[in-house]
Amino acid sequence: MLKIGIVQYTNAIPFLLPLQNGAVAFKADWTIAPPSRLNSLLREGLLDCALISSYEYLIHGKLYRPLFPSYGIYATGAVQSVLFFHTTPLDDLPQLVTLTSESASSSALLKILCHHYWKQSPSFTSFQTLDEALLHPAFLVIGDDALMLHNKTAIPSTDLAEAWTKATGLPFVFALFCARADLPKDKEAGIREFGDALEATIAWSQNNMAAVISQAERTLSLPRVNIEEYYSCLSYLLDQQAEQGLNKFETLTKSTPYASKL
Ligand SMILES: C=C(O[C@@H]1C=C(C(=O)O)C=C[C@H]1O)C(=O)O
Repeated sequence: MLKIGIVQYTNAIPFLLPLQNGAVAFKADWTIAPPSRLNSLLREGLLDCALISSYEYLIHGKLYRPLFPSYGIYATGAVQSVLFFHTTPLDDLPQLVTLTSESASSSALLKILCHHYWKQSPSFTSFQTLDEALLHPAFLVIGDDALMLHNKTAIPSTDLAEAWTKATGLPFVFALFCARADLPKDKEAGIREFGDALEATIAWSQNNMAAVISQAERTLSLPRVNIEEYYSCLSYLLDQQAEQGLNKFETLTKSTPYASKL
């Protein structure tokens, strides 16, 4: 059985729900974890395939092969779950910015925006718990924590996908499903079946959005209307525009101090 990893955030429910409720039949040995953990598990060969950070794919490209057609998570404009909270304006950031340890793509994106667009050069550190982050004047939160904190706090925030689209005119690809490039031949058929299963999960979820939203409501304490709006920001099947966004991310990563190192 293939060992497959996926994130635990609400943004992955359209992939997971149809597999969990039997609408799409596909068996795997699943690991549900934050993106940074999935990145290291796939890099170390402890998984066969995973939804990894686009940043991980760009930096260690030779190790991985994106599934074809490419499924992942991306947004054009606001994503709502990748938020940079800051108590001072973007052109006057504090010397130290603290980052979630769960992310790779969003951390690199923040470094790119600081360097190329906001002309800021803070130092970066990471936090382990949200309580720790809240003690800092500038911090990056992703996933469900970001969605919920936005509703609970008066601290101003910048949506990083929105800032990216404003700056580049392109979508931002946060994550994509990749297999290890060195998978043994006997796992190839399984990877193809998994690609077909992903296509079926996204088709099912598009046709059953009410069920997807109800599932999200069980984990997030947010009004249904906010969850509906959240899913309308996300896309899963990479198109040409998304590929262009990914290429632009690669170019800017290479020309940003510290963005090519976490
Ligand atoms: C849009 C998001 O994308 C996530 C962000 C990732 C990253 O920053 O490396 C990786 C996987 C995605 O699930 C989110 O956090 O909600």
